Amino acid sequence: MTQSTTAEPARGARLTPLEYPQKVAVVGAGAIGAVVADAARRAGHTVTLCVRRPVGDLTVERDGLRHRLALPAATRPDAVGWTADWLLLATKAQDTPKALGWIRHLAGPQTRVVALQNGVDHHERIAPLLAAGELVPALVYIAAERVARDHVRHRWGQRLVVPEGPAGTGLARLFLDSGMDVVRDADFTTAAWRKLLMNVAANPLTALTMRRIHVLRRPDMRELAQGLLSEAVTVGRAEGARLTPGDAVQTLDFFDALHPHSGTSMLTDRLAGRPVEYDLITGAVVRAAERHGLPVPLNRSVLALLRSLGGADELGLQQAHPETA
Ligand SMILES: NC(=O)C1=CN([C@@H]2O[C@H](COP(=O)(O)OP(=O)(O)OC[C@H]3O[C@@H](n4cnc5c(N)ncnc54)[C@H](OP(=O)(O)O)[C@@H]3O)[C@@H](O)[C@H]2O)C=CC1
Ligand SMILES: CC(C)(CO)C(=O)C(=O)O
Repeated sequence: MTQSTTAEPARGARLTPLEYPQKVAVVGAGAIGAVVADAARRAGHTVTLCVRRPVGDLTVERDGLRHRLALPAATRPDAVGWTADWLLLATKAQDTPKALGWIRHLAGPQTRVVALQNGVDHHERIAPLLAAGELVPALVYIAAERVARDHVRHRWGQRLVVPEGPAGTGLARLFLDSGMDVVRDADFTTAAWRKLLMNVAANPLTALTMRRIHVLRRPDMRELAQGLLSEAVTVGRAEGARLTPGDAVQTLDFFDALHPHSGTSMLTDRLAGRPVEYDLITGAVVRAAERHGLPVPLNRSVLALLRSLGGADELGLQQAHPETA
């Protein structure tokens, strides 16, 4: 073990980089995996991509420039000869159980397993699956999409939000000077629900209509988005998040300011004929609403629609998006 991440610097103190290059395993070299692997590589760490299919010459495109990652990729856990200091888990939530082989092999007692996934219940979903190591939930403010098997377009955002504490500080130090901003938040419940608001309208509405973010600018879709967000604010408050109706307004303002061709991770999956990740977004709102006896008719209807979406075969999209072949 080479890191010294346990000492918590005083609040406001300037962070210092970790003393030695860290061993970083990125499980799932898709859109987010590629962007964080690129940042960890730029920070000087030893990074290995853990993939289920060979990934080739992975490239991240940002502001029109292409960056070749040139990182080693392993297709089997036993091909990696070390225990990770950091395991960055960037699979879709429904694929986490299939990634357990990597986690069990690469995580030791000192490993920090960073869950780079959407949703509000990272701990409940993932911590029970770990045999060793510490789970660190991370809220991902990055928009990226796989435009080909080995080509990721990074559209906007380089921010991760993590709970305040030694692990969060360690992650901030890991990414120091890499371009990836790691924000530590003492009220992670509120932070997580605020991030969920970014997904609860935009992801389903782009995926269901198969249109990019500009779809939210139609008056009828805007009304629906406002309704979905308003329900989520009420449920988030019941869960202890300090949200106000202003958070819903700010979320829509944020999307209004984006390039109209921005997408969402759910739209990318839908266009590629992959299963969409509804359970940790709309599913989380509906489950929490049930716990509190709150009506969420709009989210419930959207959940039914998302659950009913077909896969690639039914959509006939496989050939149009060869990266899924
Ligand atoms: N994309 C975005 O802009 C954002 C995404 N997020 C969240 O980040 C998480 C990751 O999303 P995203 O990067 O878009 O997803 P992608 O689908 O682009 O990438 C997921 C990757 O995981 C790989 N994978 C799946 N199972 C395994 C396995 N058993 N072993 C190794 N690799 C595996 C997939 O492999 P294969 O290539 O073989 O399918 C794929 O490369 C999600 O929870 C998403 O909601 C959050 C904010 C924004
Ligand atoms: C914030 C947003 C919409 C960025 O892409 C996202 O989290 C997602 O696509 O899942």
